[in-house]
Amino acid sequence: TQDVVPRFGVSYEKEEDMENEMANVDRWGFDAFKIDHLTNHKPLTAVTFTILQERGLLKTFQIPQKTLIAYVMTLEGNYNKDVKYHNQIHAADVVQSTNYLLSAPALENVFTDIEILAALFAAAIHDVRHPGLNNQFLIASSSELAILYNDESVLENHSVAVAFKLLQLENCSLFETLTKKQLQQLRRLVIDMVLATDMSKHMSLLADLKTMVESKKVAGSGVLLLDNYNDRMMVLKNLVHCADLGNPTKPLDIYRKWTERVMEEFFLQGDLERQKGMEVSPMMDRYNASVEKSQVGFIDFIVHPLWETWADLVYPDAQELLDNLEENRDWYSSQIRNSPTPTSEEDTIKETDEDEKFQFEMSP
Ligand SMILES: COc1ccc(C2=NN(C3CCN(c4ncnc5ccsc45)CC3)C(=O)[C@@H]3CC=CC[C@H]23)cc1OCc1ccccc1C(F)(F)F
Ligand SMILES: [Mg+2]
Ligand SMILES: [Zn+2]
Repeated sequence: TQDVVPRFGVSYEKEEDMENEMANVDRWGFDAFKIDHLTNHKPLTAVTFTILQERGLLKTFQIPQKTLIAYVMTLEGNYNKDVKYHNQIHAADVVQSTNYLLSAPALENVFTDIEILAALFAAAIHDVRHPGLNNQFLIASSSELAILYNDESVLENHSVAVAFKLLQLENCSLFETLTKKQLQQLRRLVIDMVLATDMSKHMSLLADLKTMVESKKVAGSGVLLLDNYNDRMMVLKNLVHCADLGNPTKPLDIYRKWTERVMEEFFLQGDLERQKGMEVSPMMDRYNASVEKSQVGFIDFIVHPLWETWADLVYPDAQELLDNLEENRDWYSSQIRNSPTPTSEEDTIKETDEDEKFQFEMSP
């Protein structure tokens, strides 16, 4: 018999708070920061265990609960807690976001259990052992990792390799109950999805998604028709990529916490570049960066084009996320020091009211 495991896979003090927060695990407003706090920095284990359990994937693939917990705890321990953004909380956030996107009605019964398991596993592992430095830095500084991976998607290759290495550890053989064929299929899917989280692949990924949306085939029931491996793979890559770029589509208070953390991580890299006499990446220079302008640029050039296309693909399932994104973009734009020229009279009034209200809340 299975020895009893804690309800959410990890131990926690405040039973009621944990229940309340984890009740949101299927909602877009889920707060991974609260789970990090409640589980004493084990949000990835709690989220991954709860979601795989809830989806019945442990039963489907006969995965023992204690093996899953042992593996994800080890995986979580290989995220760097001192890295401000690319840590176990970000991983938990991407797993939960991936789970939500997989649950879109337009995708109901589209993906197989092995594809769903692969997507959630890819989300959980996708940034493991992230050093808080980007690929450009690792390449420019001729790091061991850049040498090992020949400058190609260095961080992403490393995360996949580390995650599969951990499977060989004592009592961490998460996929030993899968058939050889299932494991081969899962491994191919996971490698492709994690490598697709490298931002240098963003433009080609988005182009493929746009092509698919233009030629979208929909079954009578309104569910997406993906009748070949390449189309399924491309949608899964974009799904995890959207989850990885999900911060600006979240409730503003959660989004702002991610912004704070990513700025801190990027600025620390800028500091290191300055120290080493390297050229300081423009958006990483704490002495002349505009947080708000970076977010508006990030949304206008990257996040909105991607999410607008995703929202088309799964229409109308992502409308609320797209609305959040557009509201958040306007908020950051209104925060830019010399506020932008408003388009019309009533916007001016609305904007200033919003501003005043927000300023009031902001000031202590
Ligand atoms: C919540 O906030 C962010 C979360 C994640 C990222 C991430 N950014 N990127 C890259 C960084 C370089 N990028 C660009 N470089 C130059 N000009 C432009 C113009 C528009 S994007 C872009 C493209 C995105 C990553 O690779 C990270 C790892 C994987 C996924 C996403 C991560 C970026 C966030 O805030 C924005 C930002 C913050 C700080 C500095 C710069 C930026 C900036 F706006 F520039 F992105
Ligand atoms: Mg990454
Ligand atoms: Zn990531």
